[in-house]
Amino acid sequence: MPPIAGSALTDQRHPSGPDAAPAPDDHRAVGREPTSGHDDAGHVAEEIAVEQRHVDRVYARLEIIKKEAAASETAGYKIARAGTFAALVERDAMVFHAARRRRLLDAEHDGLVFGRLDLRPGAPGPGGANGAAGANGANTTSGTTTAGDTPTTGDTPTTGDTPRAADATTAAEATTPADATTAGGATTADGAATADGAATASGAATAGEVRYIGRIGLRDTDATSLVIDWRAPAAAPFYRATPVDPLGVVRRRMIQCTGERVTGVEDDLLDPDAAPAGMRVVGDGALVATLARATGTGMRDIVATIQQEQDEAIRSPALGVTIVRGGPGTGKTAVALHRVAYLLYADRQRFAGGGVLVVGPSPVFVNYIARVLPSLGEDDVTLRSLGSIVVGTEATRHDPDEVALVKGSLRMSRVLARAARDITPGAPDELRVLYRGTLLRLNRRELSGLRHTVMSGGAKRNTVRAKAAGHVLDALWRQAVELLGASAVQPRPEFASDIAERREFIGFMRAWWPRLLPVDVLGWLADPDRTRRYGDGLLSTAEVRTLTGSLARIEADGPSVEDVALLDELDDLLGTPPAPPKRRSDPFVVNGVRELTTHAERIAASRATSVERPADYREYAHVVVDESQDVSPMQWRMIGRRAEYASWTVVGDPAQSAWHGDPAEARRARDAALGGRRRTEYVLSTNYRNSEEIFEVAAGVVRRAEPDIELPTAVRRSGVAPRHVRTDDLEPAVREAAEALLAEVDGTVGVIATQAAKDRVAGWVAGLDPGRLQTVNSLESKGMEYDGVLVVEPSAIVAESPSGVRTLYVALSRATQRLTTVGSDDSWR
Ligand SMILES: Nc1ncnc2c1ncn2[C@@H]1O[C@H](COP(=O)(O)OP(=O)(O)OP(=O)(O)O)[C@@H](O)[C@H]1O
Repeated sequence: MPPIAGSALTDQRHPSGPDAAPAPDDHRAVGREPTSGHDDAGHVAEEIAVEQRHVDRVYARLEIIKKEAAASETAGYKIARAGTFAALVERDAMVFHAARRRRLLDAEHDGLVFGRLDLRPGAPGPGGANGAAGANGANTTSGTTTAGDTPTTGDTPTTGDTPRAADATTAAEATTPADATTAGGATTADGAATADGAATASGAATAGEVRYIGRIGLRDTDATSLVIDWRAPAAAPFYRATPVDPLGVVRRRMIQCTGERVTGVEDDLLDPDAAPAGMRVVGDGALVATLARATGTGMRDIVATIQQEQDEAIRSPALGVTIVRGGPGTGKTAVALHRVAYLLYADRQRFAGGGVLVVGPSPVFVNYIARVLPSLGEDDVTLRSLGSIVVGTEATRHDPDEVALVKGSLRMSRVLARAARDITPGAPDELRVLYRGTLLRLNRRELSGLRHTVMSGGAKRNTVRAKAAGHVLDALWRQAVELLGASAVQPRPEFASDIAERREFIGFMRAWWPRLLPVDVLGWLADPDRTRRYGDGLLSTAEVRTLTGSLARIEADGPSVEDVALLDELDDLLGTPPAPPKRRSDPFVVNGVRELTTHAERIAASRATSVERPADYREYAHVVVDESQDVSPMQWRMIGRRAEYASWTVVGDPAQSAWHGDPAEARRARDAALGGRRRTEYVLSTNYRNSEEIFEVAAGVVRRAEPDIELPTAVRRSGVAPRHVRTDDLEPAVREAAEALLAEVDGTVGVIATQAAKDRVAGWVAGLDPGRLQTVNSLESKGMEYDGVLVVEPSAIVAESPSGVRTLYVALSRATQRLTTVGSDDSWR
């Protein structure tokens, strides 16, 4: 049997050659035996030519659809010339939708087609069966397929491409299912006769349906499917089929494109017995080629190479909680983001309407992943780091470990509840008002009684300010009546409006019952007396000291990431005063719809999220939590407040956890946030990021701390061993190592230091290719990926926190190609 053309994946993972057993988790590495044809570049070129014809046809159709969208916009402007008000509204809607559609088509231009499935004749396959979803008739007139618009089996083009480039009857030419069937039949006969006499024993099999898979669905003018959206059920076999369970797929082909040009194909033969004569199987190692590409500053989408176990998690049911676990580099983040794109496709109304919130550990990480969803055509998603969930805060600073532990503990919710009901510092303990020559006076005891009455029944302080003022006025009126007699006192309403306008009353209310901001109340906890009182029975003396010490600096330093969850808790406890009725500021907005807009506004609107939400929106339809192992109990409460009606995707790896508080408490907080929703768990087991050599170093570190830990398997060997430099003179060694890494890799270099040393280390490498080199601290490195990684003083990372070993494990597992460590000792090894 001839070897397979350019089967890089097989070659790299299994140095003994393609006959060696494939890794158990790589369904693409198996079933590569060609049924016919020679393994030479000529055959690959022929297959590329076959696919190029279909790709050309797809782009030609795309151009037409784009023109239609542009025409739609022009038509909109013509409507406007009719001059009526209704026509203007119609114009706005048409232009808006046309601009949105054009933007989507532009976003999905590159690599639009990336896969092809050759099915057994008559094989319904799960896609075919599910393809009945196409019966919902959601095909748009524009020719793009929309959510749920899955082409039925009969809609997909059928091909019979043969090894001969000259064969004119390929998928590209088959314009109707009837044509295609003919093509298929002709090819089989052709193939048997012409395929270099290399037909297999199963060569008698006939060709079946062909499906092309791409970033969006496209139909031809006659409604035949040119490309199926990767999220449609009919595309699922592309990710799910295996030789053991081929799901009706005979051959799966990955098509690599640069722009509109097909540059490579890679096949898996999944069902050799069903392969028609002449079917050729070639390979370029698309997965490994993808993994070996230089890393840019942003994460890439993996839509063309999603693996089976990942696909199962991506397409997990929309409701309930999907939990995705797995070691470093197993694609948890990639899976979570593709799942969001899938959910938006599967039920756009629900998820785009309600909104999707993605929470990541840091702004550095959020920047890194920000591009993935737009690259999948989805940008209606809110991305937030843990420090920026609360509107108006952008915290990036982390508290030292012992502080973070106290602030993250669930006990803080009770401490803060006490604070939120306490007297404002400096609040007056007496009110004096002169009324018709008589001094009215409320003393401390009376005021305290009023406060308790107003706050009874769990009232939120900021929401009952008016009620508090009313109670004070009532008490003053009763006193006036008592002292002066009813006849000498105005009726209650007049009395109240008279007193309420007095400067002394206004001043008193401002001081006694001010509108409190969460940050004000958090600041109160810098006072040891108060914090001792609030923490009575909840916090130890040492914890009170830790907390007050940290909060004493909040004004100077700004809130830390850990403070943000406390601020959100306080916001909830204090409540928001009822907003005054909104004045309509824009005369063109009627019932929330702006009816007359400028061209620039319409285009801008087409770029903005489709649904306007208030700044502090809390009713997301889906919430994704990445790096969930690091979410503290108080942070779970903060996220949970935004997910009362949401389904969830929770992604994490306990072995990478930096949170080392009470595990039972963390579980309780998480369970409370997730509620009783049904949970489905997926475990990912292949590390796609690190070379085996790099992961060995990281795994060694964590295994020493946790010998029984289950670790993923790295997917490729690079032949380059990590470098460990031991020196007492760190600065020059770090700079030199960073320079070396920049020279060795084409993509990014991450320099990872302790939290304490990050700024200093950043100074050491200042000026070195800032476009490619980034210095981060060990916590910021969570979720990140670089081609080259330089870990500075690994022992110090271990020593910096009780979970230091795990943090070092994270740092050491960030590199795709090169890892260097520089340290003054190597006790960490
Ligand atoms: N199926 C795949 N095809 C191609 N690349 C993949 C695939 N799955 C994952 N990757 C790549 O592997 C790398 C790691 O993925 P990702 O960051 O999602 O992993 P992770 O499990 O979240 O890692 P960590 O827990 O270490 O942060 C990324 O570069 C991603 O693009």
